[in-house]
Amino acid sequence: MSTTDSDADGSSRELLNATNVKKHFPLDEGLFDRLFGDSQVVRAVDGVDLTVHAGETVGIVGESGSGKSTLGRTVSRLYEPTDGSITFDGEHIETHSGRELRPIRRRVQYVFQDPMSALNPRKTVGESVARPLTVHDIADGAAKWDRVADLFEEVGLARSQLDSYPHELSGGQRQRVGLCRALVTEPDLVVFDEPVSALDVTLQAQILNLIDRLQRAFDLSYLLISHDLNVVRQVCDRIAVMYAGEIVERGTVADIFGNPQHPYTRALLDAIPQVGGGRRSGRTSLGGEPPSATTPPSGCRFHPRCPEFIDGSCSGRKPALQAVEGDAGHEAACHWLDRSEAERVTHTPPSRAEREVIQESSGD
Ligand SMILES: Nc1ncnc2c1ncn2[C@@H]1O[C@H](COP(=O)(O)OP(=O)(O)OP(=O)(O)O)[C@@H](O)[C@H]1O
Repeated sequence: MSTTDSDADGSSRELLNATNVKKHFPLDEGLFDRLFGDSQVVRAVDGVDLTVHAGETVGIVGESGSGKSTLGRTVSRLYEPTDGSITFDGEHIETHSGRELRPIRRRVQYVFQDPMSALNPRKTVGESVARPLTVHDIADGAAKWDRVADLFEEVGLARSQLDSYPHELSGGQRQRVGLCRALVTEPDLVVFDEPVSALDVTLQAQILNLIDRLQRAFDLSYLLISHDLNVVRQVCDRIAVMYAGEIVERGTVADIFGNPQHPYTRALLDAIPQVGGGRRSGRTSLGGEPPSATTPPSGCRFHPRCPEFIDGSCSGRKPALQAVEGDAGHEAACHWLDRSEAERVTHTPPSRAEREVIQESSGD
């Protein structure tokens, strides 16, 4: 969680800024569509604004297919954006390519869910971790190996494991190697894509604690992608909730968990599994399927599944992200926020106090 790195005016330095970022993939279409121009795209990310300040951890949550990984890969420039602006440490990088991207590759690292995908099975893990030092002309010879060995110790691996091959290590050890590989270039920003979802609960806690400690030790900023709200709650400062390629709510951990405004956020929270079985409240179940990323619903993309659907408004007009009264920095995109006090009284989403009562009475 947050360390400090402030501008002269005392505000935290903006490390990554994405504005109206879109990433559309061409659909694998038939010859007829290609010839006659009826082409469609997969709108994986569809107009997202996102900021990561120096030293903070921002979480992206949402169901499978909501566009989290595509957003992470686009803002870290593993993918070329279809549209929008991306700045890293003040420099526009949205159209960078080849040589221009090299320093970005060094300063922004991406940790994949499956560390095996980033490790060469025919090379020792020491060699894989050391490779970026050669690629980026950072260190060579004894200095290179000293640096890699120090990192291994920092993440709780033995020096002797430098000579292991990926298949000889456990899932937790491989994830630690993945962290070494990300940290070896001394990045400023690390993007974690589901960093613990392949691990059992005990190992998850160990790796999340390690990720937290490394942030302070190496002065890092994090973007953490997870479908698991418990994970983002443990390590994030701010959270953005994604649905069908868009951010529908964002705020601090306290905002999202204590005063969720978007019905989708509330449904995700209520679906969190509890220790001993069951869900958080069982009140709002997330029925239906996520929408097509090719032809998303009109208006609010969540409206076909929304338990608080207002006829007409929700299907007719896309709600913009707007400030939640009383919570600085907390924003949600829901038409209920536009309604007058009188209308809210007759049909209001449950308040924080009501939610607590519902949860208590359901025995959580
Ligand atoms: N390379 C690609 N080509 C075409 N469509 C893609 C590609 N990558 C992702 N998509 C589509 O974009 C949408 C968003 O996928 P994405 O993987 O970003 O979601 P996600 O929230 O990270 O889900 P998950 O956790 O399952 O990976 C999905 O409809 C997916 O099928």
